[in-house]
Formats: sequence, structure tokens, C-alpha cells
Amino acid sequence: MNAKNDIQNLEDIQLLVDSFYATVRSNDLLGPIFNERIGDRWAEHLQKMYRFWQTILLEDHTYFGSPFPPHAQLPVDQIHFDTWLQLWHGTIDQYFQGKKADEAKWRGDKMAAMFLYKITYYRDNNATPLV
Ligand code: HEM
Repeated sequence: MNAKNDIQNLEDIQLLVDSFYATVRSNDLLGPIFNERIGDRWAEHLQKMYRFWQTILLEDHTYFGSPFPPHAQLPVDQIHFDTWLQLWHGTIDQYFQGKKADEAKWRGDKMAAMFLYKITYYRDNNATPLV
């Protein structure tokens, strides 16, 4: 089999994001959590996630949101983030290899750890995040 290419442009980001969320939606643990919140707004969510990863990986600043707040109250734990990361790494490895592919995995790891830390902190302290 030929060597895979790195993530290079918006089309690559779209392929990655579409494939990842298709897997997420059919995952027994994560699917229901996403589907319940996103409902019929999947097209909008995917567009937002293209912009998020485009901003991080291609340095094309199209995402202006705050990533954490929608996660603050989710019923999730270590096992959910482990599963999220397993699917994220798996999808990246399926299509790409290279510096950007490695960075996508690294960023995912860091964001997942940060989200889990904040979610657990707010839950344990019975507090609500301000931002
Ligand atoms: C257990 C893991 C995760 C779950 C269940 C989860 C779930 C969700 C849900 C339900 C939304 C809100 C969609 C909406 O109502 O519009 C969302 C948004 C988002 N998620 Fe996650 N997520 C997870 C992990 C992550 C990770 C690790 C990242 C970053 C690498 C991430 C990045 C984002 C971003 C950027 C948004 C859009 C925020 C905005 O509205 O601007 N998520 N996620």
C-alpha cells in the first residue's frame, strides 16, 4: 500500500471530520450523547468542526467560538474521553500520516485532558463555569 499523505487542505479536514463523526454517531457510548444534544443540527456542527480544525491545523482563522462551554455539563467521564481519543486517533491513522496528522492527535489529547479536568473540577466543586 502507498504511503498516506499528511493533512494539507480544507478537503482533508472535511474528510477527517466527516469520517470521525460518522464513527462517533454509531458508537454505543458516545453516539447517544452527541445525538441527543445535536439532534437535527449535525450539518451545522460539522461545519463548525471544519472551522475549528482548519484554525488549529492549517492556521486559517475561521473558528471564533469557545470550545469548552458546550461540554461543561455533559454526563461524561474518563471512559468517554478515552473512547473519543481512540476514535480520533483511529480515524486520523486511517487516512493520513505526517506532521499535521501527529499534531491533530496531540491537540486532541491535550484538549480532551483539559476538558476532563475542568468537567471534573466543576462537578466536584458543584460550580458552574463562567466562560
Ligand atoms: C467525551 C468527549 C466529547 C463529547 C461527548 C463532546 C460533545 C460535544 C457536544 C454535544 C457539542 C455541542 C454541539 C452543540 O450542541 O452545538 C460539542 C461541541 C464541540 N466540541 Fe466536543 N465533545 C467531546 C470532546 C471534544 C474534544 C476532545 C474536543 C477538542 C479536541 C471537542 C471540540 C468541540 C468543539 C470545538 C465544539 C464546538 C464548540 C462551539 O460551539 O463553538 N470536543 N462537543
